[in-house]
Amino acid sequence: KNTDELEAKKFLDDYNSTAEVMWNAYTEASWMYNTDINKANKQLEKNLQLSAHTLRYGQQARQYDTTDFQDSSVKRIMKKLSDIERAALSTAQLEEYNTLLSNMETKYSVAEVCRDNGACHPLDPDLQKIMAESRDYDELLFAWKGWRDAAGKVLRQDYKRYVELANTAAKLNGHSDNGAFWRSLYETPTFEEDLEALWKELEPLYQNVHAYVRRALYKKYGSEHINLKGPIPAHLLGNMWAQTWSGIMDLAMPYPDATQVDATPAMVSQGWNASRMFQESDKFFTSLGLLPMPQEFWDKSMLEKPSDGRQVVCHASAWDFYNRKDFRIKQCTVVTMDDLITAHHEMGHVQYFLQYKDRPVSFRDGANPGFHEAIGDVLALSVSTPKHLQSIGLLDKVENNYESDINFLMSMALDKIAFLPFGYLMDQWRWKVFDGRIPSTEYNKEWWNLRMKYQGLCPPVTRTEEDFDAGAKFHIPANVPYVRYFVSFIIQFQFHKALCDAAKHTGPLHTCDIYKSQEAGKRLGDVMKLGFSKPWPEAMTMITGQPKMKAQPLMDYFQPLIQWLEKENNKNNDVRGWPDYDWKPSSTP
Ligand SMILES: O=C(CCC(O)(O)[C@H](Cc1ccccc1)NC(=O)c1ccccc1)N[C@@H](Cc1ccccc1)C(=O)O
Ligand SMILES: [Zn+2]
Repeated sequence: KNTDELEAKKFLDDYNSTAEVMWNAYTEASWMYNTDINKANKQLEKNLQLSAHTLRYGQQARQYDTTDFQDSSVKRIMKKLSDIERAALSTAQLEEYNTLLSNMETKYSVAEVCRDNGACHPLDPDLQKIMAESRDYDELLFAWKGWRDAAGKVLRQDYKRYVELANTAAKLNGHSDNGAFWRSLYETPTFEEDLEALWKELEPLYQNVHAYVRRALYKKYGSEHINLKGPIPAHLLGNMWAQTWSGIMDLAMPYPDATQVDATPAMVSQGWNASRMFQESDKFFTSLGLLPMPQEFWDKSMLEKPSDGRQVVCHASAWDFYNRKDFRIKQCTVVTMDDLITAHHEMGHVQYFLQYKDRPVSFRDGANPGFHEAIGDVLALSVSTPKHLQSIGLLDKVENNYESDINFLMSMALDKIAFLPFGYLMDQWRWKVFDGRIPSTEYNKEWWNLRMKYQGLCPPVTRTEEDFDAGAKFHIPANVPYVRYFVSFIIQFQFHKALCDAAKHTGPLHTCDIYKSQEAGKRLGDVMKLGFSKPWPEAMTMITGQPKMKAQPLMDYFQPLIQWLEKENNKNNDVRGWPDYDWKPSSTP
């Protein structure tokens, strides 16, 4: 093997300059396709060219023995290049794999649900609006079941074959299966144990929120539809996947006469549009001394669903074109508080791109995937405070009293605490599919076992193995790992606490708004500049002073609500959990 470090450095310079060109071409083709889904834009050949480049350089990288190299960056990049992922597949397998991925993402993105009167509804914005706003049990069921028939069911066969090919590629790269490859990106030998420990710490918080919300839904839909000792029907939580529950905040508001927390009405009445929402977010980032969006971002992003009949992939995403100049967001934005938060989430990805743009291509990634997901959400924790919303004119009356605090914390808990079991179970299911513990004959049974075990949900109507409900969630057909979001929802509170300390915040954590704090911005910016150049515990230590994921900052943030929920659920004599686990909602509409 070649142990010449100087030769290795020259090889990496050559890789880096050619990789920028190849990645740029691939990303441009992918953007064309995502923003105008039609046959002509399949652009699969750009994908094949990129894989040929990855294969060629990956094979060369494997010729080096970097054990005695001095430069740790050279060692780190060589190691990363040696995992060539799908490029390890044969040409025929690779073409099949890329075609499967493209077809699954297309089927999901063009799916729609039609009524008897012929009116058809896409997920964005129609079905998402119904799931958030309708309080009609059967209308919710129409959207919920219709979406799973239109988008999930049709993907089952494609998915089965995708799993086989993904596992083949993973094994060719030395992993036991594709789930093992996905977990390897965290470079943490105890990753699964760490996640389980975090979940066990946070499960009691979730069970308290679950019991309280079940009681609120019982008041609304009655004992015919809700069993106070059972799982909650999955279509009543204000979201198509019951992953965040702030859509039903009106049903769960602890003190209806205290401060409202929803900025949507003000956004609509003041005529906010998508561009204004992203400008607002850009202002927050630059207030911290972070980088503004370049003009090219404003010129080339797709911030609204096109009205010219083009089919697009509406699920939001941020794009790095690997030429250090071109960065975009694609989002089918609607004017709601929820989408203002999503705008910050996506802008967090682009800020990361801007901060690490001068690093070698191999380091233009998050310290771990959870870091990339957390940046925007950290800023959104400050933006969401009633004080900040009032300062940007989106809330008029804001009171500083106990009831208003509890209302605010409830609205945050319905998103952040409700999400934790979903963020955890998504890849529990996929890791088991990839390692064979879940055979394709049990995809749906095991999906609902996990939905019951972690979220305390049940399907509103009987499910069979004809269905493929996991496929009705974007990330499954889109081959996007999900545990990154569970990690993000933990570490974003660690970052928030650290940045609030840097901003010299005093008082309860949930009232902190880091707006305009240069100290907070510097701490965050310095970590983003690292990209993937250092193991993530080093990046974690730079922000928080210690190297581990910790649940305590999240629990500190919600402390007042945790106490309130304990008292409230005890007052209602509500059971925590769902001991009547085999209860079924009446399916007669
Ligand atoms: O999926 C997203 C937001 C989209 C994204 O920004 O995470 C996007 C997903 C994606 C889309 C296409 C291909 C790959 C990934 N991720 C990015 O755009 C991205 C991620 C890492 C680096 C660069 C861009 N959020 C998750 C979880 C979530 C996050 C925050 C609040 C609520 C829910 C969801 O909606 O279920
Ligand atoms: Zn994201």
